Amino acid sequence: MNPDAQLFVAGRWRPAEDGATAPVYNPATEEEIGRHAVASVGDLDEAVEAAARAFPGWRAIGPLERSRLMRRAAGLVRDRAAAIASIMTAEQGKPVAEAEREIRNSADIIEWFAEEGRRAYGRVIPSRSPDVMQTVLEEPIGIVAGFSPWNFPIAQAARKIAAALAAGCPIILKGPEDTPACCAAFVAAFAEAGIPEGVVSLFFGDPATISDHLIAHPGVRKISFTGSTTVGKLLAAKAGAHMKRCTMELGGHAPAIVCDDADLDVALKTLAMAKFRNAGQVCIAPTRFLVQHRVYDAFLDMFIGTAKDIRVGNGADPASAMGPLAHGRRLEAMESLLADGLKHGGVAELGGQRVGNKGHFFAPTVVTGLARDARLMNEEPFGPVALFAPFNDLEEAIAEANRLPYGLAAYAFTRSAAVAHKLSSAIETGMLSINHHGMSLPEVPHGGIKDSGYGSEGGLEALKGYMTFKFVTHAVG
Ligand SMILES: O=CCCCC(=O)O
Repeated sequence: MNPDAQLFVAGRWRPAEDGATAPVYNPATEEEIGRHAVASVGDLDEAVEAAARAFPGWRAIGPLERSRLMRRAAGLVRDRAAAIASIMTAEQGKPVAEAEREIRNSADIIEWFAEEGRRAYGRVIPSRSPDVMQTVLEEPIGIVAGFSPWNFPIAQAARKIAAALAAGCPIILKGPEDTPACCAAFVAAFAEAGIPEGVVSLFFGDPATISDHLIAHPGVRKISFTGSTTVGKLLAAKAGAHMKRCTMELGGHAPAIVCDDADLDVALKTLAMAKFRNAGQVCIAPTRFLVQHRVYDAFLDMFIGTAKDIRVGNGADPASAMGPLAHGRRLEAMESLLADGLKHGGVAELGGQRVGNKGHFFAPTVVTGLARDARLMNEEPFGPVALFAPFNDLEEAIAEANRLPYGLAAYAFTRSAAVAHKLSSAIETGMLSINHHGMSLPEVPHGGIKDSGYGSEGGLEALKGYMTFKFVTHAVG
């Protein structure tokens, strides 16, 4: 059994005010392994009041002290990585080594923002008169409502919490109901590190109730959401109605362009890892594998050869390289997308079905021959499915890469500097990784364009999302 996940409100772990709870399941065994509290609107109001009380002090304490407390929290997270990883694997499914890597990366994220918060300098703008001083002050935006997903239950919470705290903002986080206990264990590190009461709160419950209430709440100034494009658009519309700033990290359908001059071994190693980690439930996972004709058959064979050797099993077993999908809804979605794909010319060269009949396991899958109007070619699969299609010339690959309304991540493999240069400007994406996988580091921007959202969850751009910019012009004469 996992620990039950309570709410963290005003510096205290406690049940929901009305005692409501909901079950949590292990996706590998389908057994109930714990429960999480289900917040009411009254619980949320208490958190907003606590955050409002905490804000002036957290802002005034200054970046150095904030950084010190955050670094202490990062240290606790790192010390507890193994213990928290086993909780994450039990409720999310990913292999325990992958879970532990995510937790260690999250400690790096906290530390990076702790440092970057100390460099939020603002700026001085040279004035037109010697008697006028013009400055831009960077100030914390205020109370943040964060909504973090179940696929990276800690890393995505870390990005929101760390950026908010570094900027001087309190944050009320709605954690993932499918994977609550690991998220609670992560938040506990902030509390134990001495982050003052009310600066961080954690909630679980009915997502629509929580988002409706927090987004409309006059005390909340900023929304940060990671999740599907469909839900992101609803939340952004609500936020727009209340003039709240947003960071929206939404869905993707990443193209991976493999040119005929590419190092195929590098492309294989990089793309197979990126496709099948976390059972493909990754917003930046490569999905449309666009491979130039001359190397198409060879690369397809190589990819199938690697994918078929991936050992699928309970993530708690160290021999498993890929765990189950995180819940039954994803298994149903995969089955329905594959069924539609097969009706639209698709051929499952590998996999294409669930593994076993207990647990939400789905086989590593490679599909060729899909018509452009197959759902798989248009909807984010969020599962271990690689869609292969050949292309003749670069223009054709670019057109296919840009065909969808998504623009989150893209990958390309080529030995030609000219081709790499051309793709850098031609691909409509928030992140492009050429000849390696270089995304998701704390210090680099992480976010999309078009229907994949706006704002960033990484790098300097992320911190700026939690700040306002006040122009002060001062005539001193
Ligand atoms: O699913 C989106 C977040 C990606 C996080 C990562 O790549 O580590």
